Amino acid sequence: MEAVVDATDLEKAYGETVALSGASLSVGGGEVFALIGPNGAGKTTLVRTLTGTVEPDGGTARVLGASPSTVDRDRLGVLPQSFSPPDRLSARELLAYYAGLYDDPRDPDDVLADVGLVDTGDTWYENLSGGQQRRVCVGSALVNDPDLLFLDEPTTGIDPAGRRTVWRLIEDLADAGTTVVLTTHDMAEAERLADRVGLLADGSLIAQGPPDRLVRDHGGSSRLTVETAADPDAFDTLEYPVERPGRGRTRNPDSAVVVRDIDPAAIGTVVDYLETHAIEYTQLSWAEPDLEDVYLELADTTERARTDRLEGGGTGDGVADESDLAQAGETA
Ligand SMILES: Nc1ncnc2c1ncn2[C@@H]1O[C@H](COP(=O)(O)OP(=O)(O)OP(=O)(O)O)[C@@H](O)[C@H]1O
Repeated sequence: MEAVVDATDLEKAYGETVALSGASLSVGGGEVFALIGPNGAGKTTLVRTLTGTVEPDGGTARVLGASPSTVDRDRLGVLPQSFSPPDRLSARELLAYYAGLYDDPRDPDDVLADVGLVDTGDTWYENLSGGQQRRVCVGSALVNDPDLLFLDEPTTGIDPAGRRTVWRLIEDLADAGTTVVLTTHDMAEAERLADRVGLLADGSLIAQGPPDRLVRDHGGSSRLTVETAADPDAFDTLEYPVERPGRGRTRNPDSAVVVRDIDPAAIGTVVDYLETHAIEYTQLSWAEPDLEDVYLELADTTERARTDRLEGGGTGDGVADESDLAQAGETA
């Protein structure tokens, strides 16, 4: 079966700024694919390249079997990152306006219900809250009942309850066979919604795969965070790997010692150790690795490799190098 989105070695530069550098991805029918990556990594440029609003300098892209600039617009829904519809239309009028652009649109009231805005349908767009406005914008991408939906940061500015409404909506769309490509900075959103996640850094996808596989391959081990002001040397004889305050993974706090690779059932042994050694602590928390660990690890590796390249430094002493990146990309 042909992929719904198929991009190979996309390149795009804005003057000296390289936005895409060999970006490749393939998304199958009915799949939800989440693009994550630091600010400026190229996510929006990639979405715009795939939706025909940016012409790449190199590489190839096919979307719904056509080039992005000639794809059948009735089959495509796009929510841009920045979207400013006319202010002096009500939410319902706005959706009706966009629905009018298509041959066989959905009923705007059904779309209002989908995005949880039935009660505010008659409110002018400019009088809606920021999160409500974003939900209307999400609705505007749905009026043509698209087969393929691009959502560039769909839930930015939406409150937790509204975010869940949008998540359920995306899940329902995917269940009904819609292919969804979204970008997000919300790792919980990516982990919950995505069949596969692609991590974009410096314009290329350095890792992609199902969230659980990325976590297994790149997330590291579980961590028991011990909030303490005690001398970290006091942990020297603990039988688990220990990271000093602020060391190890980017996520480790400055005010805590982190005990690695410990089964929840064994936490009692650490508590006993703390008591036996009279180590005072204010809080203990245990967590399994998640997508945020993957993100921080791989984005950090890329950043360190780039700094190293810019400074013309060599490898060694733990500084990330090309082989680290190659390793990071093994799941790509
Ligand atoms: N129209 C443009 N003109 C000049 N530079 C641009 C343009 N669009 C994007 N860029 C640059 O290209 C790079 C990638 O930008 P892009 O918006 O694709 O990143 P992003 O991953 O979507 O970032 P964010 O997470 O902040 O939305 C950035 O350095 C940005 O400044």
